[in-house]
Amino acid sequence: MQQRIVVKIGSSSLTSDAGGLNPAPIAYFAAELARLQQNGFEVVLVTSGAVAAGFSFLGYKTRPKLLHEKQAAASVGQALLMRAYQEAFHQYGIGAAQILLTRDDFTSRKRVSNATATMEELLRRGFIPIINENDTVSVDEIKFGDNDTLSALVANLLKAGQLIIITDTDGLYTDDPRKNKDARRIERVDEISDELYRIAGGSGSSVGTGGMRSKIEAARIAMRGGIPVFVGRATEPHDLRLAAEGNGRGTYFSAADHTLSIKKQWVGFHSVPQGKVTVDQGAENALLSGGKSLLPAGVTAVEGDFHPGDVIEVCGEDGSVIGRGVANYVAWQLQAVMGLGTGEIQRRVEVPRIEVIHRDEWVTLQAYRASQNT
Ligand SMILES: Nc1ncnc2c1ncn2[C@@H]1O[C@H](COP(=O)(O)OP(=O)(O)O)[C@@H](O)[C@H]1O
Ligand SMILES: N[C@@H](CCC(=O)OP(=O)(O)O)C(=O)O
Repeated sequence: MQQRIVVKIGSSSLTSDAGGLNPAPIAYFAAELARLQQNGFEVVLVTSGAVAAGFSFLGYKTRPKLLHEKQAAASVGQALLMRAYQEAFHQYGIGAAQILLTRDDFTSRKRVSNATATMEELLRRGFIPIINENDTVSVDEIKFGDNDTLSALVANLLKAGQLIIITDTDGLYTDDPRKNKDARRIERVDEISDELYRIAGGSGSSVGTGGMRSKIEAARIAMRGGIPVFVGRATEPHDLRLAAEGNGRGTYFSAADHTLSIKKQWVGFHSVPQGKVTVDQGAENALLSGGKSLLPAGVTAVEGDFHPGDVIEVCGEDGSVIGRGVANYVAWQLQAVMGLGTGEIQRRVEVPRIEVIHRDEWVTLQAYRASQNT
């Protein structure tokens, strides 16, 4: 089977602080990606750069800050970006296709499966899907903002063999190398710790947005999906191939041993909770250490207007979130039977499944969010 690879290229690698696309890096990445395809890889590209490519065209002196300004810049820049990629890939006889996604698309299983089917078909036909966030319709609260997280979600969806995040620095350092000359490169990360989030700073350029922090978050999502990640730099011929082969200039993140199923990835990373339940200490222990399902007997409070199939958050007695899962009850129905034993519930209502959340559809907070501060 062909190895599938998702490559994410940040704005900082394609544009300058003054805005506008640099033709040289586009030509370079097209050559590198074409080479990967010739070497038998199926290539998916996640690219930033629409805002950076478009803002100077619209007359802004620097990257705009307001949402509607960024959206206007992206709508100009996205067309320029795609034209540049299509022309560059054309040199290698490779077709390029545009896919624009929003955070919201990932909350709908139907939209996710349509996007996946589209990308699979493009790959079958030897095209390179080129993905960016649909900036025009995304609002701040539901934006990916940077494309790092988007690339990890795409890699998980397409069951990629590897995620390569190309940026302007050759990997993760012990501190922002632009600010601290003594910072050392971290060659390999096997587990994402809170410490790692602390050493990762924001963007160093005026065109990038996420910085290393969002790359670590992306690595964490991909690693939980069983996908190894490379974060680093590619500027010389063969750099991308070397990165894919394990000899790149950057940091390698290993895939986790205990990966989340596709269903649990959806619950943990893509879904938007529609309600919340509070549970007693016994139920919390059963969920966190007993590997058990949540039964109505352990529920002490119900909030929100959810239905079977919706994702809900679960809080402990102190009100802090401990995880989330797929509800089997309508909110009002659960309200009526919470605290009751199984026999009593079966006498009162008809539910297809007695568990409020089945353990196969439950994800702990720890599994989907490494740090409460992220
Ligand atoms: N610990 C760190 N190690 C490496 N880079 C860091 C670190 N902390 C912050 N950075 C900054 O992250 C920047 C890369 O992120 P970003 O500007 O968002 O790029 P991109 O546009 O490629 O996504 C680097 O230029 C660097 O200044
Ligand atoms: N969707 C936006 C991405 C914004 C951005 O700067 O992202 P990144 O360079 O990945 O930190 C764009 O194309 O401009």
